Amino acid sequence: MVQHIKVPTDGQKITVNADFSLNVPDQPIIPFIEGDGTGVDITPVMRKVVDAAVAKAYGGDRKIAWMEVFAGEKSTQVYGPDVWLPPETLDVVREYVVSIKGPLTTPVGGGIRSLNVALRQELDLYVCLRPVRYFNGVPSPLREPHKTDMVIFRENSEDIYAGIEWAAESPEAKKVIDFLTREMGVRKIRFPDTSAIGIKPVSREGTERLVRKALQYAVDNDKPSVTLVHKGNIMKYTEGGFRDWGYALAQREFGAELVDGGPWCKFKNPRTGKDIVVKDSIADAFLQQILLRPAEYSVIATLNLNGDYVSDALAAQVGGIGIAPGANMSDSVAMFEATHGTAPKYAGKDYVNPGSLILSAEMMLRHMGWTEAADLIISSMERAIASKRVTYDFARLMEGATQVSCSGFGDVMIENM
Ligand SMILES: NC(=O)C1=CN([C@@H]2O[C@H](COP(=O)(O)OP(=O)(O)OC[C@H]3O[C@@H](n4cnc5c(N)ncnc54)[C@H](OP(=O)(O)O)[C@@H]3O)[C@@H](O)[C@H]2O)C=CC1
Ligand SMILES: O=C(O)CCC(=O)C(=O)O
Ligand SMILES: [Mg+2]
Repeated sequence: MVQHIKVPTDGQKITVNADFSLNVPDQPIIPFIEGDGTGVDITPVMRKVVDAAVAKAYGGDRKIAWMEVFAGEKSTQVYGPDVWLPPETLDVVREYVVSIKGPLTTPVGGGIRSLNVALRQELDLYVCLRPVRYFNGVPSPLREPHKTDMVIFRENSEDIYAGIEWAAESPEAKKVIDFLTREMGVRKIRFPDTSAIGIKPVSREGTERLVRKALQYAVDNDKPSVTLVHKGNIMKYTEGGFRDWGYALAQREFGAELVDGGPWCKFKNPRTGKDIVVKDSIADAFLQQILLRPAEYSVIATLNLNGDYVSDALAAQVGGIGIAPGANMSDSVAMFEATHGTAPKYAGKDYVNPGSLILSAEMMLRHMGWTEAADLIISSMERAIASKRVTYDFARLMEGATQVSCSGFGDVMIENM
């Protein structure tokens, strides 16, 4: 029984088989969260573009039955002032298997913890998948932006995002600091009386399931390398563990062999016979290398915080966060979402680029096996950009562009289907 969610009567559930493949009916019910801030602008445009692509691709034989579910500010309006993430939203997203969400606001410092992180953790959506590719004509700060073609596998369930931290001078922080100094022999907390304390859990199991997905993706998509990005020189057991467990998994499960004594290793892609190199890079060096030598990187596997930084940085290289898509996935449940946030200064102005959420929906259609509709979204995005009728973020950097609104860009895409 659902309280405030209206289940469409003209749709059916997507179900999952034992091997995690999907059974997708012709009218699947897809839960969506509108999102805070610019969610109110981009989510309706995404739905309109997706509906148009599906109608065009399947001539009315297939149709999405959208089902609104609530989180964030809208949830507090529907369920009551303190209900930011109602249990029925989690239940429905789990039960209906494939969903999509707009961005949700997280206050800095105090206030509620991130609802985005809560959704990932509650549903154990341990892979944050963020492909980064260049669309011809998009203004970029790089001379050769087409050389940036990477797919980020960001660990989504642990690291400092676990939210284990205590405010400076709180009884809890004092207790932890006392324990560390008295029982663990820690002498290196520079200002123990005024330190806030955070804990960063990184596990072998969490690392292995993420790295396994990244390696399998490289096999399935004929990619030349997987790079483990970490800061293991400083955080030896957490980020260093990520690197070591990742290499060990590549050797144990994919038959990788050491290159020149290691730690790099490589294995033959069983589908193509080509080499897949498994390498690693320390995160700070990696951030300069992706600018200077992006062509050397393909699939990236990294921890939660590094993945957050790297995904915005790579998005900027190919023209900005306005067209950076993503997905949060477990083995069975997938929730698609843009990489960017709620951009509150633009909220409700029909102004921002809806491209990130539309391309997240494109990933969703492909995940459902609706490749014809997904292909239409990509080709219409390419044509819309080539026509130079684009939102402010591209228009301000593109010569001869005509600026259109958020909904206007959706309409340009639909005209180009
Ligand atoms: N998954 C999620 O739901 C996420 C939520 N957040 C949350 O969003 C809130 C705001 O975060 P903030 O750090 O400002 O980051 P945002 O990603 O919301 O915005 C940063 C800048 O990115 C650009 N931008 C964002 N969205 C678009 C778009 N659709 N089209 C074009 N440009 C865009 C704008 O640049 P310019 O000013 O140059 O125009 C904007 O000022 C925070 O509460 C944060 O926690 C953040 C990231 C992800
Ligand atoms: O949860 C948030 O508010 C921010 C999340 C974020 O930046 C991301 O997932 O990329
Ligand atoms: Mg981020």
